[in-house]
Amino acid sequence: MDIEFQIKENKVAILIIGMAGTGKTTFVQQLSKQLKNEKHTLINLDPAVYSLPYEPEEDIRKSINYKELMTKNKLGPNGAIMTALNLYSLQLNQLIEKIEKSDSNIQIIDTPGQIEVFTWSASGNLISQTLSMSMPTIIFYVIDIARCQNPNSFMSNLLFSCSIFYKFKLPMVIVFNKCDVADSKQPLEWLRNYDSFTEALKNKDTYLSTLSKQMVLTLEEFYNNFTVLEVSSLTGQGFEKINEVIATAKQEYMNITLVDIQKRMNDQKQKNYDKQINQITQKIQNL
Ligand SMILES: Nc1nc2c(ncn2[C@@H]2O[C@H](COP(=O)(O)OP(=O)(O)OP(=O)(O)O)[C@@H](O)[C@H]2O)c(=O)[nH]1
Repeated sequence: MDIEFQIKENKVAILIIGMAGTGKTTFVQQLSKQLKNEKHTLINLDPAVYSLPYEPEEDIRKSINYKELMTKNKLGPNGAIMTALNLYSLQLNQLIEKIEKSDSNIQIIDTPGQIEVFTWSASGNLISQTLSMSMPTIIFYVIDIARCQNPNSFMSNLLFSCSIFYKFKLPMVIVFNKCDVADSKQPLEWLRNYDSFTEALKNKDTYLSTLSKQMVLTLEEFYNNFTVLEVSSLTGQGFEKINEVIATAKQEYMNITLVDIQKRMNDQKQKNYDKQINQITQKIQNL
């Protein structure tokens, strides 16, 4: 029998992911401001952040002391963040229960700046999977557009987004942040138009440029399908379409991602069933 999910369709969880200093926290603050008429919950999953410009309703720092973890267990900064996330994963059910009971429709989740600690750890995976089995879950991948003015660094940023997309297998919105200090027109044109990207690399005849050209050709279709939001989290520019963007990503989760999650869960269930049958057969043969 297929596993049935009790997805809370009226809710959505938004994971804010991005490299250090790209503006995730400022984005969360601005998003909260823009969604002031919607019931939403702010959740901080960065155990090492010193101060936040918003008041989170749920905060990993309330239950886990990052500094104490470092000193007591002789851990480095990244090891302590990872351990804190692992410990927090043990309380995930309580968080999900709280969210499910609350009247808040949108959960905005700020993640650590040490991106790989969240994206490549078992706990990051567990957190995103648990959320996505309870309610529509989407990713906002924040990019600092000022760091994308060179085609090669733009490509390396995109490759990172691609790896995150494959890791989490959730609908993803690319956020070009800091549009008040750098123009996003050129990077957006590179993203949508292969010819303009190769044109930008015309005079850069290095190994890296050749690789970038090949990568963009391979990934053209993939990038064309991403929704891009051009914003300034500082000034609030570009947030007019935020509700529409969230609704579209949520719909993608309902139409595509949920089916995929269901299939993966049923395959896993089938594997467990086959394993049990094998174990029973083995026992019978050994009698
Ligand atoms: N000009 C400008 N600055 C911004 C914008 N968004 C964030 N910043 C600045 O960028 C710096 C980093 O912003 P944060 O929001 O702390 O970035 P973060 O990604 O949460 O940082 P970590 O969690 O430490 O990785 C701060 O000085 C912000 O004021 C923006 O849209 N425009």
